[in-house]
Amino acid sequence: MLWFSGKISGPKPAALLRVGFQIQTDGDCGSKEHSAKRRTYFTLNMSRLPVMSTKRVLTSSSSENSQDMAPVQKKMRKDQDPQRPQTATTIIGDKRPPAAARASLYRPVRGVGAATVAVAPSRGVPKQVKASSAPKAASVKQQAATKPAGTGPTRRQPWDLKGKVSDMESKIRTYQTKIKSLSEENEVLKGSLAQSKTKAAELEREVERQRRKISEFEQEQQRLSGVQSELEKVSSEKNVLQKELSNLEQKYKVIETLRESQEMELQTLKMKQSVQETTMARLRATLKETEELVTSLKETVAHQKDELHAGEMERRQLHNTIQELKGNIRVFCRVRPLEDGGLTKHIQLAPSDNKSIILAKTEESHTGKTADTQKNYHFSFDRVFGPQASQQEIFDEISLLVQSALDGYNVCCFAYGQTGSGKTYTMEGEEVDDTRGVIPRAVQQIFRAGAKLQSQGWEFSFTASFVEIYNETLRDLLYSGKTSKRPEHEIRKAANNEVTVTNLTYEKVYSEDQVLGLIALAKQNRSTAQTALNDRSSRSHSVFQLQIEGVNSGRDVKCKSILCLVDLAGSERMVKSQSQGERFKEMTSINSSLSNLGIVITSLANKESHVPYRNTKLTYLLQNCLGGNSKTLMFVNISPEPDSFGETLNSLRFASKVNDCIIGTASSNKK
Ligand SMILES: Nc1ncnc2c1ncn2[C@@H]1O[C@H](COP(=O)(O)OP(=O)(O)OP(=O)(O)O)[C@@H](O)[C@H]1O
Repeated sequence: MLWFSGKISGPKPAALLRVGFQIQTDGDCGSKEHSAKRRTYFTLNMSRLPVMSTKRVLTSSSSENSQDMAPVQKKMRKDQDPQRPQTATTIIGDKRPPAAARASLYRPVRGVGAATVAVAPSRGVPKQVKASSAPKAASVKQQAATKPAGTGPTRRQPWDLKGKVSDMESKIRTYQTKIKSLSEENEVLKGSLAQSKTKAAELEREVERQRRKISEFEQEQQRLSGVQSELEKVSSEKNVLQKELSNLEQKYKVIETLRESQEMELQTLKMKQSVQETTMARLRATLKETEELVTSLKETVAHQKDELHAGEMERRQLHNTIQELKGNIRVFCRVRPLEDGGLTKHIQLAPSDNKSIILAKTEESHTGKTADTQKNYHFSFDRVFGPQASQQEIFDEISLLVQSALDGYNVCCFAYGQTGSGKTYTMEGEEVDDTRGVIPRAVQQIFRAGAKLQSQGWEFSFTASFVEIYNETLRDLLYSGKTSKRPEHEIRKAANNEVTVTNLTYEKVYSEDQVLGLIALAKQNRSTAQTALNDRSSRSHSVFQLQIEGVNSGRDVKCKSILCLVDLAGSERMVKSQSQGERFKEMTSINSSLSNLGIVITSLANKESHVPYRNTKLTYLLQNCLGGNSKTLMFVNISPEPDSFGETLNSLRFASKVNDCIIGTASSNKK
């Protein structure tokens, strides 16, 4: 079988048109491999043909192809079968040719048949090519069909082999011509294909370049998108910054306004400063003058201080002289008022004289025939205070002695008298201001006077102690520890003649209130010791001592003294009280101490070589306050009741005895 296969590829310029003949045996039709082997394009070996033997149609000249032509010739001879002289034209294509073309196609080609021309798509040709190849194939066939049309169909006689050969040759020539034109066309197409390939390569490169560009663009786009987000961020930051800037601008405006106002203020201040500088200069001049004045005043003050000190010393001396003239031991008598405020008959006070007292006793006639006789007892003291005398009046007389204590003299003030005669009232008094006694008033005066003397360079320190003597036993009234651990005390006399009590509380005091606190504590200690059956405070002596030390460092002067304020136990006689047992012991002790006090005072007055201070705890403790270096004041308190007449008389006698004593001239403890 002889095949003509052609391929006309699509509308592109690079489309490939393949035209070829395929000679295939029937048995090999199904084998692709064999078909490939046998397929030959433009390989008709014309050497075997008598006409075309010298004419080379196509480049193919392989011996294999020559050999392959043999069966074709054989077949062609077989086809000369007279029984089948038909001419077959088969057109294979996607479309049937138009009717006119079909008519020409069905027309016999020069009346020569037994050849099959097939236009079929070559294997591997894309489908779309078929449509475009159809018109070309149709035109080829048309050519083939139109050529013999002029001659008309000529049926050869079976025996007209020559004619048949001639037809065949003619046919071959036609084909050769066609092949040639197709070959040329193919060459053109090849060129076009090469161009198209070049162009395709270029396009591919272009595409590659474009791809790279796209990739670059994409990268650029990514970068730009990053840039855009950055830009958005920057934009939002810019907005924030703009807002901040706007705020800052507003603030700046405010600050600017403030600055302007401050500048104005500064200007004002500068003006003020200038004025002040002028004032300052004037003041400096004044200051200089003042300093000069101060210097001269200081000199004056120093001079006046010297004079003041000299005056103070002189005052002390004069004061002491007066006190000495008044007597270093003085006795004041104080009459307690009756509870109902009335007047008692047996105590008579001269209205013009405040130093004498008359104790009158009316004795009834035993026979009743004679008139009652009255016996008067006259007593004179340094001062006699009637029942109306106030606490302040009492203290006014004592305050001179208190001043002596600050001047460096030992001062002792004690209250003597029977129980209930007003000793405690006189010494301690009550808490209300008007009724305050000697002790709180003396403390007040000492602290105030000490403070005043500071301006003259005096520095004072005070030490307080409060002791009770009961049945010749000492008891610390400032003790604040446990009762069970209350210590025992002994009186000691140091080498410098200072008398101290062992284990006694000596409290440094810095204010009047602190001393008042200690007096309150002492009162509490005394009240806890006594019972309902035993009013111990009446039967014990309480001794408050304030040690005073003064230093005038500028003048190198020191002074040291003791202010001693004593509330003595009741002085009632043993017989009257009819005391027994413990009470007897108490009374013996009291009487002993009081009589010894009288003995000591008398000894001092008589300037005896031996003064029996150590006879009792009381006189031993008061040794320094009663000696030649002291000023002593005794209150004799008397009760106004008629039934106390005897005790009153005794008290006045004792006081009178003391009053008659003249203790040696006191000397100040100055160093
Ligand atoms: N001058 C006075 N004016 C008013 N009342 C006074 C006066 N003197 C004493 N009294 C009162 O008399 C009473 C007895 O006085 P006070 O206790 O002072 O006597 P005393 O001698 O201390 O007795 P004792 O020895 O028992 O302590 C008290 O209630 C007191 O207030």
